[in-house]
Amino acid sequence: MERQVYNETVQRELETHYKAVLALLGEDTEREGLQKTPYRVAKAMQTLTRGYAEDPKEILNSAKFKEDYRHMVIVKDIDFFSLCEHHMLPFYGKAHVAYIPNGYITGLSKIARVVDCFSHRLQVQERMTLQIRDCIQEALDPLGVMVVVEARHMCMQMRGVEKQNSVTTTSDFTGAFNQAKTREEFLNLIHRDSL
Ligand SMILES: Nc1nc2c(ncn2[C@@H]2O[C@H](COP(=O)(O)OP(=O)(O)OP(=O)(O)O)[C@@H](O)[C@H]2O)c(=O)[nH]1
Ligand SMILES: [Zn+2]
Repeated sequence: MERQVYNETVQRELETHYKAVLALLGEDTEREGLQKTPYRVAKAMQTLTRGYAEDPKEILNSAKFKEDYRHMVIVKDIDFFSLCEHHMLPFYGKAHVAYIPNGYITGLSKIARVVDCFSHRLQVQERMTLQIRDCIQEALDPLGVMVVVEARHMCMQMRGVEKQNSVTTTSDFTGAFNQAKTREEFLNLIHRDSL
């Protein structure tokens, strides 16, 4: 089901551009340490944006099972790395996802794969949160879904405002999570030590 995301033509074009970028930054692009750098950066960027070539709903549908469990399912502490679309610098952290099935469940790993898919695109944290929510809602039609994302943004740490300790939290929900009690149950469980 994994798609081929690596594209030779794109790779060659990216290499040309990254070589020009290095030269513009005042580097000697022929020095030994940099000779393969345009190739490496191009490959890394293709990996970090591989989410464009993936279909997140298909990920959930590929392991969708009929099941009568109708209580909260939580997958918490899903590590992710993404790139902010403003500076193309990393933001990274954890996503926590809960849903209440309505006849169908999905493979637990698929929830993490959906987070991977959306994080491997140029993003803002708010949109990523919303896209994960919508994808699960549309693919599984659950009684409700809630997503919380906690992240550190390198564009706020390495440059700009240079705040090393600020963490951004975003959250979004549908259906049953409109009830404060249901949201509380989820938030209590994700912030509790486990295992
Ligand atoms: N809402 C939101 N903002 C983000 C995210 N990632 C980066 N940003 C912000 O995007 C904004 C871009 O603002 P601009 O003023 O256009 O860019 P800038 O001059 O580089 O801004 P500074 O970072 O303040 O130096 C900055 O405030 C960043 O902190 C994100 O995921 N969500
Ligand atoms: Zn940024």
